[in-house]
Amino acid sequence: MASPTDTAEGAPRGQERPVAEEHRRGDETREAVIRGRGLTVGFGGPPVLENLDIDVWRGEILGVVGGSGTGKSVLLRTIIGLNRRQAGRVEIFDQDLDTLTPAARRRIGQRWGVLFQQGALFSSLTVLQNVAVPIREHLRLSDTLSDDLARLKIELVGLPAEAATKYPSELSGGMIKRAALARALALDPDIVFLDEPTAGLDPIGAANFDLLIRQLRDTLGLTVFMVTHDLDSLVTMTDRIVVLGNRKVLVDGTFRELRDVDHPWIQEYFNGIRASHYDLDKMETA
Ligand SMILES: Nc1ncnc2c1ncn2[C@@H]1O[C@H](COP(=O)(O)OP(=O)(O)OP(=O)(O)O)[C@@H](O)[C@H]1O
Repeated sequence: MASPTDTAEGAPRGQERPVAEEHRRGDETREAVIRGRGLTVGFGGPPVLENLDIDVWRGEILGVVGGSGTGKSVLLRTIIGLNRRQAGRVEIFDQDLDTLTPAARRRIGQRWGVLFQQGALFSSLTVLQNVAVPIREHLRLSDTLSDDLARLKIELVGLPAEAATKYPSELSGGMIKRAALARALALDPDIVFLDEPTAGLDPIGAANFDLLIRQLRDTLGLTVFMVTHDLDSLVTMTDRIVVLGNRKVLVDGTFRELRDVDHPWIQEYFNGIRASHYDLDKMETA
């Protein structure tokens, strides 16, 4: 686990250690599928992210947390190239995104899928048509085969077959998330980015969605980058959590490790009223 780089007052504390090096020391076998270095992103005012380093390891479920407005979604969007960087580089599968030809960039873009916060489905298309969009865009398949593949993805995320002909407005919140996930998985990606996947779901729907993500990670070997505020998801799903604050990664570690980090926001988040009832010892032996 890295130590927090900032004190409560915001002053630097101790040495800043790149997360990657920490993990290399801990586990030589880990492979970074995403490597962000020196990322600085802003929108005209003070930067939202500044000189931020991050690694995401193959096959892990990484939770990204931080106070509101700390730049979690900005970081996600920056990694996938939707936000411009003022500085820094992003490597995915060891390829620097800035150096790729448009064709290579397009190819690598097929290796990740994204579930945006509100699902971002096309309202004028059915679920089947939505899921088929990336398939038709990237794969040279007949319409029938594209639809068959889309149906498989719809089944994979646990939606009933009849959901395929429904429009987003006819779906519940949980179904919209699943449909959006089916679309994110359409091209068999290696990485999925999830932006608050359980927001707006009831506790049972959220728990089921968490379970689905874990099952998909276990069966498909996905790497999952998940921005979330959901403590249940963090406790039950993540292998590692990255905490954003002061425009960078303050610290990373497991839920248990983060409980011991001496930083006011982290203490309040991981040991506060809502988090204190998680008995990790009991959960691990259950
Ligand atoms: N396209 C944009 N133009 C201008 N400002 C932006 C843009 N995108 C994000 N921001 C600003 O960047 C900051 C970080 O936004 P971001 O959505 O990443 O926060 P977050 O950590 O995901 O917050 P929350 O937990 O509330 O969703 C905010 O102040 C936001 O207003």
